[in-house]
Amino acid sequence: MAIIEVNAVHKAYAGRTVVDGVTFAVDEGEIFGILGPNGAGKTTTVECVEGLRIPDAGTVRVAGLDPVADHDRVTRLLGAQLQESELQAKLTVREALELYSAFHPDPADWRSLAERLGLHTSLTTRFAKLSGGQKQRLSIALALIGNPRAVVLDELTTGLDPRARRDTWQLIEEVRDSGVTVLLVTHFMEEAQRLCDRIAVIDKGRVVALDTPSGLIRKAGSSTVISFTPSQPLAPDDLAALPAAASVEQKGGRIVIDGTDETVNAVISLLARHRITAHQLRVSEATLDDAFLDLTETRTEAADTEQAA
Ligand SMILES: Nc1ncnc2c1ncn2[C@@H]1O[C@H](COP(=O)(O)OP(=O)(O)OP(=O)(O)O)[C@@H](O)[C@H]1O
Repeated sequence: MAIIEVNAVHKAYAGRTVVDGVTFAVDEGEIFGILGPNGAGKTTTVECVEGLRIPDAGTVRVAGLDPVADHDRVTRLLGAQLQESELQAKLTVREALELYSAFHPDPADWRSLAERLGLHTSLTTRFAKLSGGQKQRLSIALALIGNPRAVVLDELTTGLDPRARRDTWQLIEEVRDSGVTVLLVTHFMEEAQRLCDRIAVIDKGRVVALDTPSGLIRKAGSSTVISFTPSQPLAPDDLAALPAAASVEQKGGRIVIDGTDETVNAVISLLARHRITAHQLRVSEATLDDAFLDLTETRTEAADTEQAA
């Protein structure tokens, strides 16, 4: 069942459209990613979900409620991460947790939340003295303090070092495992691929693809690359007959084939049939990075063609 529904939302700033008919639905219990380059309209879209911006057209519903008309009720259902600038530098972690608990009618127990998020040893630390990772932990804690059914996390790991980023990913998974739906805005492909059940790729204010991470990779025509140096030459006809191979290249005795899992299996049987050994065999899977480039490139080319017509 969808807990967040965004339907044909448009938003322009000073006549410039930045969200151009965005539609998606987030199911209860999933981590749903909004992935896109800088300026794609991701934050504006989620601010419409939070009721912080009013769409020029289209509708948004959170558990069936309008985030603007039913703002108070939606605030109780939907936890939002605070921007760094919203917290005073001198506020301690404990004070921030107590203060934000007071904003909610039925807050979570902030002590156990602090424990769960690894903040219990920093309760007396002032906000300005927290590390980037600790600030993000506090940000997640404050988003969860009202016991929401869903949380919006926007660019949560930007600026964190790789270890702090991975710790934050684990926390996000734990949040989902505790039954809270997560709407995650990111421009990190690896983060989206690792965490999200489904992803809407937004480019220039439009959803250009919406699928699971592996579905996006498949859809974008991204591939598996298999490369090896055969112990004896392979017949060109055998190579040409490989299924689902987009390209076969031979460079200095090394063969590089761009295909799918089916191609990999066919290469292995071909080698076995001819008793040929594959030296330095490498199989590399396409990543969401490749898919993202393919998806956004296709769209740019399509837009260019449209404009030229
Ligand atoms: N209040 C505003 N007034 C005018 N323009 C704005 C405003 N807020 C955002 N924009 C512009 O709208 C476009 C979309 O911004 P938005 O923050 O929604 O994108 P984003 O995908 O979240 O980008 P980023 O990843 O850089 O945060 C950008 O070009 C931005 O400069």
